[in-house]
Amino acid sequence: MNQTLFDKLWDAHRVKSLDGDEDLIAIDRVFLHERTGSVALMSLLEAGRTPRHPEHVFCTMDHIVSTDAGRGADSSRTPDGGVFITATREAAKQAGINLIDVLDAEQGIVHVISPELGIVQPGLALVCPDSHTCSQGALGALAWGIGSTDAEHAIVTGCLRVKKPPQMRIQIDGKLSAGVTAKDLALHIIKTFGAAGARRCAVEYCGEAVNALSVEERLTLCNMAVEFAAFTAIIASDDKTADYLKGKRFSPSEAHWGAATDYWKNLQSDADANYDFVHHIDATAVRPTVTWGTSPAQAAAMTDAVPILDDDNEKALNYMGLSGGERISALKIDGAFIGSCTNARLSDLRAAATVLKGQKVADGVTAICVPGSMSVRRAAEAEGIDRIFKDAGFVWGAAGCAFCFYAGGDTFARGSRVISSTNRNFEGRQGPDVRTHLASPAVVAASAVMGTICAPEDVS
Ligand SMILES: CC(C)[C@H](C(=O)O)[C@@H](O)C(=O)O
Ligand code: SF4
Repeated sequence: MNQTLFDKLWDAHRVKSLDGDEDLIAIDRVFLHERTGSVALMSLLEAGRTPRHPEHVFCTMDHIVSTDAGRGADSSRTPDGGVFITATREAAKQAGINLIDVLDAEQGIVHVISPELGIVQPGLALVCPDSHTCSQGALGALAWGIGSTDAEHAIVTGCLRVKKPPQMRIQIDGKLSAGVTAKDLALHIIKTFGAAGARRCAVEYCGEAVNALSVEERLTLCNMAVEFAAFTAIIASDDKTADYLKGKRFSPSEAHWGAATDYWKNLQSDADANYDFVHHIDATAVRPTVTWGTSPAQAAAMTDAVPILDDDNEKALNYMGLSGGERISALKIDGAFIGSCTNARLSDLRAAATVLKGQKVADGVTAICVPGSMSVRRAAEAEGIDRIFKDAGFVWGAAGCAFCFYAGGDTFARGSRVISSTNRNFEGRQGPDVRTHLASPAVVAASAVMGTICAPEDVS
């Protein structure tokens, strides 16, 4: 009794309480990618160690791979990145783990393909040397980002020493208005609490608006938890989660499905559960939200103005080429990007395609769409979504992290103002001097067409 979902999963995975305030936690799945996971893999092999459960370790190639449609197995966005990709491939094969290689049909961004393949499931403990592993808590799992050394340890021992984080419940009351997305909700929450607002807590999202979100929207919401300093995020699973996972490659088989879903149903916080912090957000107050600064917390409703310049925002406004007081929805853009583990799933591409249908990208705007996985890309193509994007003037890429972060190669031109469906807008995040405004895919699409930041209903 009095237990949160997070407490229950923590207890179920606690092998031992250690001296001090750490616990030894059993890890069910480890996911790696070529940027940081490769470091863990190579170090493990060099030391002559072997994975304890290679069948539960997965490696994808997503961060530095080329996202050009005609890419080869070793093409990279990073100069000389091909060597790294080849070395990761060899290491994964040598370690005998599951490799989802560049040209495999299921390749994609780790946090997109993990749910898509049923690798993350309610109740499992999953770690990955990537900060956005918090996304995967959206399926009711204990999932968090770690460093490469911890990843090596988890692969070899099946356990990790971890200090249990404090817990925060954020209840979203009421319904989101039409045209307001999970991305707007995530930005609204971070703007409300600040970039350090989650205080290293495990954040449980709940309430009417969260129950109403699809699994893909929940992934978007949880994805951004690390952007306000959460240890991770979690959402209790429900029938939507089970329907989403049914029949996926690594989901429980037909024979085990009944037992699995019976177990998942019990994975809920008790009504009288104790949290360290409890907050309520009014869903009806959330509006389409766009960032104006260099932190995801520097956000405002799109119809608002950029704040007046003061000591706190001067550095951010200088970087963003703003003087304060401009209307956000009047800012002229040079680039538009739809991609990343935040917003590049099928529902995101559908939302953007609805706006783009029959429209053209404005003159002078470089518009790029990179689906989150090759499965998303194929599903979009089966619906004709690729044609809508291409006819509008978007580049239609192959899956990967791409322009979400600067990989040292091609990017938007210096000083470009870019509207982006990603999760980070730090200085240089999308390339040297590139100015990123975070927004939902529908807003990115609308802005690409009009050439200024705007809402889908403003597209004429
Ligand atoms: C490269 C990787 C370690 C990094 C992360 O952990 O988040 C990346 O995915 C990012 O989004 O900046
Ligand atoms: S898409 Fe961006 S945020 Fe997500 S894992 Fe890749 S680099 Fe990180």
